[in-house]
Amino acid sequence: MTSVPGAAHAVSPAASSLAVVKGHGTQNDFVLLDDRDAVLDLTVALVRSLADRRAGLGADGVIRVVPTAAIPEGAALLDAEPAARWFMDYRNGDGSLAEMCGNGVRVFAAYLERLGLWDGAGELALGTRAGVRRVTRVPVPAGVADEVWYAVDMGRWSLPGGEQSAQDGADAHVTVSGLDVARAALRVDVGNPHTVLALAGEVELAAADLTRAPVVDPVPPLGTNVELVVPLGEDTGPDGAVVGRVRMRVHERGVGETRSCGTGACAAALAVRVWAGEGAPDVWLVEVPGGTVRVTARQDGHVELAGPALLVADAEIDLGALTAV
Ligand SMILES: N[C@@H](CCC[C@H](N)C(=O)O)C(=O)O
Repeated sequence: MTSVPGAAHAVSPAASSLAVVKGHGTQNDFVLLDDRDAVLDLTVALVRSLADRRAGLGADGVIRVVPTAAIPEGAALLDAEPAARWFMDYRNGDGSLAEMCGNGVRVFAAYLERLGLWDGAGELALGTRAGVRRVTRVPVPAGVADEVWYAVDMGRWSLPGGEQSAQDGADAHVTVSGLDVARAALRVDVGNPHTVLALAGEVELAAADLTRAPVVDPVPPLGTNVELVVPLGEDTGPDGAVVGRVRMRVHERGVGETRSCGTGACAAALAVRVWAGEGAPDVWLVEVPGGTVRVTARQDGHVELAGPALLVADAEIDLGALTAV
């Protein structure tokens, strides 16, 4: 083990070891790689080996810091936002690419701070496959034990099923192991694909067997993350504002069940808000097995995600000992 803040970019094609950092956001965990020189060949096999919880370090996903200018999508991103100097190259644990990761983007911001690539002040603009995202540090809500929270402008959200799906409240069916019959569900796009279904209560939520992938009909061409939600009603905060509450479990595309999913929390809150109809709150606290995040449906059509990010370890991976999965 080594602890070398700011000097972890020791990755070269010929290196026999790889300096990594482990982090998480509400227990959605990631292996972080500093590839500021854009020299690392991040293969599917390497991602799977790093993410392997027995033979590797273990994580839901792998996140690589790379200059936006060094990747194929980079020119368009930099045209849209010249300040988006760094790109979050996100891979699911099975090695597949994902457009976005809401918990990951906060952990990415914390990692850039650690590396001295962002000073934590003002706004951080960064590139993702879903477009530019903007991160700011925000105060930790009262009563929450976390040390640092970040808010992320997650961009415009949409319902792939359009206005009709908003009216019907559904445009898909999902069969979840342990819950016998197919349930109506709503597809939500927050840069990556989600399908959200409401359950009757906590007993059903606990009964769902997410060791198997839920079966979604129609089959999403690019796959989907699936969120099971139980609306918990509304609270009135000290400032008089109404806040909705939702409990959620998630089966992530390319991973399996995880203890949190930031984009999934956005999709869950937005779906419950659609179901609640006119007058529903704009701000939602989403409780996941790994903690709580806050989702805000903004008036400009963007969704904002806020929550914690923690870096918990520095490690030196022996590439020779890593078993390709
Ligand atoms: N855990 C992430 C989402 C990661 C990508 C997802 N599995 C996908 O394939 O779309 C989050 O916090 O948003």
